[in-house]
Amino acid sequence: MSFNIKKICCIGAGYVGGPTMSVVAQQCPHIQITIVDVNVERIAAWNDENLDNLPVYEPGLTQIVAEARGRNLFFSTDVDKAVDEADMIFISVNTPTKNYGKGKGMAADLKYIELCARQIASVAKTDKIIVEKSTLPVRTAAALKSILDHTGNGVNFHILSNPEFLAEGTAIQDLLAPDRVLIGGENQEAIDTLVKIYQNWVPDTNILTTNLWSSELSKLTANAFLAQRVSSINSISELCEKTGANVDEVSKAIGMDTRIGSKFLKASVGFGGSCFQKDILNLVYIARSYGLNEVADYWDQVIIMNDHQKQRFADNIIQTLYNTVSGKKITFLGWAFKKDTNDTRESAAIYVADYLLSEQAEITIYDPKVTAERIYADLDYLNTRSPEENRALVKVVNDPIQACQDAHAIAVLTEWDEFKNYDWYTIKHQMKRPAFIFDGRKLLNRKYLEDLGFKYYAIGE
Ligand SMILES: NC(=O)c1ccc[n+]([C@@H]2O[C@H](COP(=O)([O-])OP(=O)(O)OC[C@H]3O[C@@H](n4cnc5c(N)ncnc54)[C@H](O)[C@@H]3O)[C@@H](O)[C@H]2O)c1
Ligand SMILES: O=c1ccn([C@@H]2O[C@H](COP(=O)(O)OP(=O)(O)O[C@H]3O[C@H](CO)[C@@H](O)[C@H](O)[C@H]3O)[C@@H](O)[C@H]2O)c(=O)[nH]1
Repeated sequence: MSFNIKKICCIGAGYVGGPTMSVVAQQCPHIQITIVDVNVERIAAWNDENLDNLPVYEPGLTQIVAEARGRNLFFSTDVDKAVDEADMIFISVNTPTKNYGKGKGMAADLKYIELCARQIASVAKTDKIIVEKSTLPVRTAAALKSILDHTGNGVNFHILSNPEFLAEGTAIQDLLAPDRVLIGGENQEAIDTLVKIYQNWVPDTNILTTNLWSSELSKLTANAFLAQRVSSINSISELCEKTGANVDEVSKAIGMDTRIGSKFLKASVGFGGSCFQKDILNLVYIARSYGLNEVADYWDQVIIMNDHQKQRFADNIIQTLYNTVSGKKITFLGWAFKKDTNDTRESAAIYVADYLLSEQAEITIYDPKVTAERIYADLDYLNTRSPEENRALVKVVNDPIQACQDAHAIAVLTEWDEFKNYDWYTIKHQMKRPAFIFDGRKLLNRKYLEDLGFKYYAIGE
């Protein structure tokens, strides 16, 4: 038995709500989907006739939006109307790390989630299934239920947890062919209803149902395990640099053991993105709040290692450039936290830039998808120096070759494919000598660059 779903509303038109619901709309033409957001500019961008202006850059997204938008996919700022009309509501709002009060710097800030619950409760006149799509601390569904049941108009709400596992840059392929779809809930009819929606394109064997709390906790746990692998290999990268081992060779050697597996073993300048750090901090906070200090300390180390990796990348640049970068031009190739996304949240580049700027470096940045406005906002947000100082020390340019002109060093911060194919001969000849490259992604070809005369340094070699 399942409920009949004709209309879905998704609250939150961000990196998750936008792509996820676009794919649901594409795969389920019989369901009308409205994605709502309080951010007027964001909704206008989702509705922009020019698909190059969508607020989220993801390979394959524009085609899907082009197919479904105006047919059964709508973007709107009228939250009340969409909530009122919907049979099922996905909550896909942001759950950032709290930056005030109890749990500051650790706990997830649930104020946006609570606002959604209160808004749904005040508007709803018919029974609804509420789906937690945002990443939430375990047991949030209990709080949601309490708010909905005590402030509602006597309507029935069924709460499901359906965490999203897409990775940015590959969101569309992850959504079209997910390793698994996880649905946690208490009411079987509600669970079956959501299962039926996914069955439109996901094989039954990839749809997993659990109780609410396992589903909520699995999301935080999955991210903690993935990030832990990155920190683990990054810790080994430092040891490689001291011993003559090569971290790529070590990764390959251990990854061929099927018990370990080869994915998420790429050493880097440190993981970024809006999820890993936030979700581990939250896991650590939850563990501590239950008095589980050993558990908390264990996962905390993943973050400590990641911070260390970013710091030592910057330190290595300073040391190699004869212990000073003051007044020296350093070119950053890449600012996004990984390739194929315009998202910069928690990007390692931000922190590396900040360390170098504190040493009075002058940084020029090129990223194929990130705007100058975004880059300055990321630096200003740290509050290390004034916005005027950031603009005086940092230049953002649209041409990579020009970016590298007269630079003392180039630092590769994001693994954009295009960086591999640049005219490195020309770049070398327009740089200061010796011409240094610090490859934080192990993207470029050492032999080729050394033959051109570059001094090439890569993580873990
Ligand atoms: N970014 C990812 O790759 C990813 C992947 C899986 C899960 N998640 C989780 O999904 C959630 C959303 O992440 P995101 O990256 O899409 O965030 P985001 O900041 O890109 O988008 C969230 C949107 O929600 C809107 N919003 C907030 N409160 C609202 C309200 N009361 N009414 C209407 N709109 C409101 C904001 O204006 C914003 O546009 C988070 O919990 C995150 O942890 C993110
Ligand atoms: O071997 C690796 C793999 C990743 N990274 C870095 O780790 C960060 C995160 O990468 P990735 O996990 O690919 O992207 P996200 O979009 O952050 O996706 C993660 O976070 C999402 C939000 O919760 C989850 O849904 C996804 O399953 C989970 O992979 C990036 O900075 C990567 O450069 C490495 O340094 N080495």
